[in-house]
Amino acid sequence: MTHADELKRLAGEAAAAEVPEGIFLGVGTGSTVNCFIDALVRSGKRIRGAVSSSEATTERLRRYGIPVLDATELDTVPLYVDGADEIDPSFAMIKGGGGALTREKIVAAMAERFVCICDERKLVERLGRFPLPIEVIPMAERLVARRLRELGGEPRRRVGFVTDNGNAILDVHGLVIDDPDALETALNDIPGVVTNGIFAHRRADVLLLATGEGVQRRERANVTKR
Ligand SMILES: O=C(CO)[C@H](O)[C@H](O)COP(=O)(O)O
Repeated sequence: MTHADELKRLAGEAAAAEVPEGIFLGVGTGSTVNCFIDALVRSGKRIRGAVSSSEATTERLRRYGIPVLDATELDTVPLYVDGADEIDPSFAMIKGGGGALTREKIVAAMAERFVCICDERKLVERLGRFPLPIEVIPMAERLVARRLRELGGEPRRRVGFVTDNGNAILDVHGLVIDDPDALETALNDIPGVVTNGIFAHRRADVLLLATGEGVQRRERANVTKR
C-alpha cells in the first residue's frame, strides 16, 4: 500500500466513525470515498439507506448489500461524506476530478452536514491549481469554451469521458479563483453549463484531513449554506 493509499484509508475510517447507526447517508464519489465505504462495512454499522452521487458509488454500495435510494425519495439527508480535489481554509472546494460533480452537488445540497475527507496534499491556501471541472451540455461546448477563455481560463475537453448524465467535462486550467462564491455563480450563468466544480455555496462543515501524523478533525466556524 502506498503512503497516499494509507492516508485515504485513515480518512475513510475516521469518517466511518462519524456515521450514526440507522441513518440515511449521502455518499460521494472517488477513491477516498471507496475507502470510506469499505471502512463503514468493516465497522458493521447498519444504515437505513444511501443516496449515491454516481453510478460507480451505487455499484459499490449495492455490491455490499447497502440499499440505495433515489434522491427524489427524500427531502434531506442528515450526513454527506465525500472527498475533494482541493479544499481551502474556508472549506470551499474544487470537486469533479472523477466527473461526478453535478450529482455530488445535488446530494451535498440535500445534506444537513457535509463531511469532507482528504489527505493533506489537497489543503491549499487558494483554490485553482487543480484544473476546474465543468459539466457541459454537448451542444454548448464551443460556446462555453469561448466564455471560459474570456475569463482567462484554458479549457480542455476530457477525452473519452461522458458523465453519468450524458454530458461532457471541460477541465479549465489557469483560472484565478480569488472569490470562489462569485466565480461559482458566474460560471453557472453561462448557457449550457450544468454545473461547475467549485463548491463554495455549499462548503464542507467538517474536514477530516489525513496526515502523516494521523487524522485532523476541523470544523468550519461560520455556516453558509444554500
Ligand atoms: O469530486 C470527486 C469526484 O467527482 C472526488 O471527490 C474527487 O475527485 C476526489 O477523488 P479522490 O478521492 O479519488 O482523490
